[in-house]
Amino acid sequence: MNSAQDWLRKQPIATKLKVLNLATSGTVILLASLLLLLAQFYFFNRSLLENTHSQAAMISENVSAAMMFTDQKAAQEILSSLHGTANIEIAAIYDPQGKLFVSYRQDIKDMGEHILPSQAPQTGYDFSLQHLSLSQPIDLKGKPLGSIYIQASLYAVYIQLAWYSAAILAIMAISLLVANIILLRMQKKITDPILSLARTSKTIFELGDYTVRAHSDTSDEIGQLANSFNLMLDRIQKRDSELEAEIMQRKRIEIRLDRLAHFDNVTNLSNRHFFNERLGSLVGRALQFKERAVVMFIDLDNFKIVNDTLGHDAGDALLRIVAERLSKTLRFGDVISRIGGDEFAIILENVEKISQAVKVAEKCLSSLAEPILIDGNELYIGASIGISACPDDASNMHELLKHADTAMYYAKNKGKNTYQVFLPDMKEGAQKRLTLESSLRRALERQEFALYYQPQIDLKTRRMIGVEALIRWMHPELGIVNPVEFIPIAEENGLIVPIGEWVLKTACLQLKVWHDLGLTHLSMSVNLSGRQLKEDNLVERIKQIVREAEADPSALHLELTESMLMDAGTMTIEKLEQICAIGIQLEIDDFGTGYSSMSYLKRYPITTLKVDKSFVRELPENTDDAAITTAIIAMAHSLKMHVMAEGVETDEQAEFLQSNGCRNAQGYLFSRPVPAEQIGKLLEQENL
Ligand SMILES: Nc1nc2c(ncn2[C@@H]2O[C@H](COP(=O)(O)O[C@H]3[C@@H](O)[C@H](n4cnc5c(=O)[nH]c(N)nc54)O[C@@H]3COP(=O)(O)O)[C@@H](O)[C@H]2O)c(=O)[nH]1
Repeated sequence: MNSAQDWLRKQPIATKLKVLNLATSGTVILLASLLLLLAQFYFFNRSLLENTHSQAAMISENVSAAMMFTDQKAAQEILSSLHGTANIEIAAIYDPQGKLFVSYRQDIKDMGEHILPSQAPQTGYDFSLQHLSLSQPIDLKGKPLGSIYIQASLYAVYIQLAWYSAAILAIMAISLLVANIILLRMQKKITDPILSLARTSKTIFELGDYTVRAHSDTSDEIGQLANSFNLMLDRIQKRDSELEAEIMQRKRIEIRLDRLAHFDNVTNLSNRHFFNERLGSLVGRALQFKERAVVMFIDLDNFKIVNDTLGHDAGDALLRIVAERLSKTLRFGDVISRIGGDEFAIILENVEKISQAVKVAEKCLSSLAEPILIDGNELYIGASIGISACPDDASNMHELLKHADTAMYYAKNKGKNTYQVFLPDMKEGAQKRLTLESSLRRALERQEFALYYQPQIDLKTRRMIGVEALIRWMHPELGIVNPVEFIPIAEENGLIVPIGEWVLKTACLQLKVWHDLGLTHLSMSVNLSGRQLKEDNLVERIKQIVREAEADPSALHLELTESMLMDAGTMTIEKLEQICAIGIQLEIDDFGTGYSSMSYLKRYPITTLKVDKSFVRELPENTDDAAITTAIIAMAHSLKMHVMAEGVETDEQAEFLQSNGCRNAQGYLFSRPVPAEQIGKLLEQENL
């Protein structure tokens, strides 16, 4: 039973329906046939009973006279008339005492079963499987004369029933056939759409093609199922395409993010992130295979000035050209990245000798030496390059980067537009910078700063007209620390603001002292840093310091650099105008090294241009410097400004400057920066 159920469970719906049809129609027809047969059997028996009754009644009537007269012979003859009746097997007549009077037996060979009762049986009838036994009384006008017993065979009934069964079987078979043909047709109408649905879903599953649709021309539940299936497919297809679009979008975003994470938008070079990743693996490789990897840090000189004067678009264009030029100097496989605003870095792999890296650095510098044309402006951009190698200088990536940075810092200090290979004792320098940074924070409160003053001379009279205040750090362990070493650090960490205030205050107090001594012709130049200029309360602080020191503001000169003016926004211009309103004069320091333009010089209330010492150093031999210097002097005059030459060390320089219209100068020729007391001695010597 279970195995039949298992078998059925595994069959397709069509087979299940066929089995169901057959079982249902077969069972119904069989049941109906059985009921019919039973009914028929019953009717046949009834009919036999009635016939036997009639015959018994007829014999009873005929035999009553013979019984009355105990005429056995006549009774026998009457009973023998049953001879023509095939189904009567035995008949007997009993006298009123129940004794057998006469009997009749059909001539049947096997008489074993036809036993005649010796005593009259009780009246009534009884059906056995083979016979009908019937006994009923014989009387005449109410007087009992005996009884009659008849035993009829059921054989004829069975024969009839057999025929009847055969007929029913035939009808049943035909009905079953017809019913199944009809059911099969109807079933096909039901199963075909289901099969089609199953086939469609299989195709979709196998091909992954959600454009396939189920077809159904019915509007019944299967038709509705097919419609729902198609609607579901529509939705899946829509969601699929949305998902596909979303995945594509995500992929695009991922690629963009990856690009953003690894590439620089402006130059299209890789960025710091990529550089660090690459350097990490190349250093690992260099250490493993005992090869040399070189890192070069390139910092552009004067980039900020270009950005500030010509705008960010010009700055970006400049960076692109620089990136292009630097890339062209490299071999295939070398890595170049933009790692910061104006910082580039290069990795050279498998370098045999450091001299090869030096050559690359020289090529980089000469590629940048060519003027760059942006928006009609011819720009000259230099670079400072620091070179460090692994495993020579460093045993890991971080050390290598630190050393390349230190070397670059040295290159910058050497005078820009040059390269520097890292040297082991530079480690000490870098360490010193760290030490300086931490002790700088305590230097003010420990009163470790001092001001030195460098005389400024009238070239014609050779008399002192003023001084420039220059800070010195009297470090308890390192000795006198030059401002070149600590001012940039102070600018970076913001300490320049309190330090600058201290300088201004000390210089103003000293100015007041000298003026009180009658040296009222002396002016005092004080350097102002870019960071100080950005302070909101700068003007208030200057006013307060000058007021508290009771210094003459008209004798106070503040030195600014060209780049500070380039940075200046409206707020700065206002501040400078307010400073001028106090009576303080403004000077431009290191003039000629930045990107000066006549327009901004006219815009600010500048009184003096200080020619940078780099143009003075090779005067008068260097014709370029001579031309630049004379041009600056002429320009200052045309703008009604004073000119002060810096770094004058020789009489020839002083003469050249004087003969070309420069009235004032400062430099070692006249005096180095000295403590205040010595200025007094110098003034005394002047009067001798
Ligand atoms: N914001 C501030 N900056 C300051 C302050 N004090 C100094 N500085 C700046 O530090 C830089 C270095 O200054 P210093 O080492 O004092 O050098 C000055 C002179 O010693 C040097 N100089 C003067 N004459 C000559 C010379 O004939 N030859 C030669 N090789 N060097 C000479 O020049 C420096 C002065 O330069 P400048 O300021 O441009 O006039 C320097 O940039 C200072 O500005 C400070 O208090 N605040």
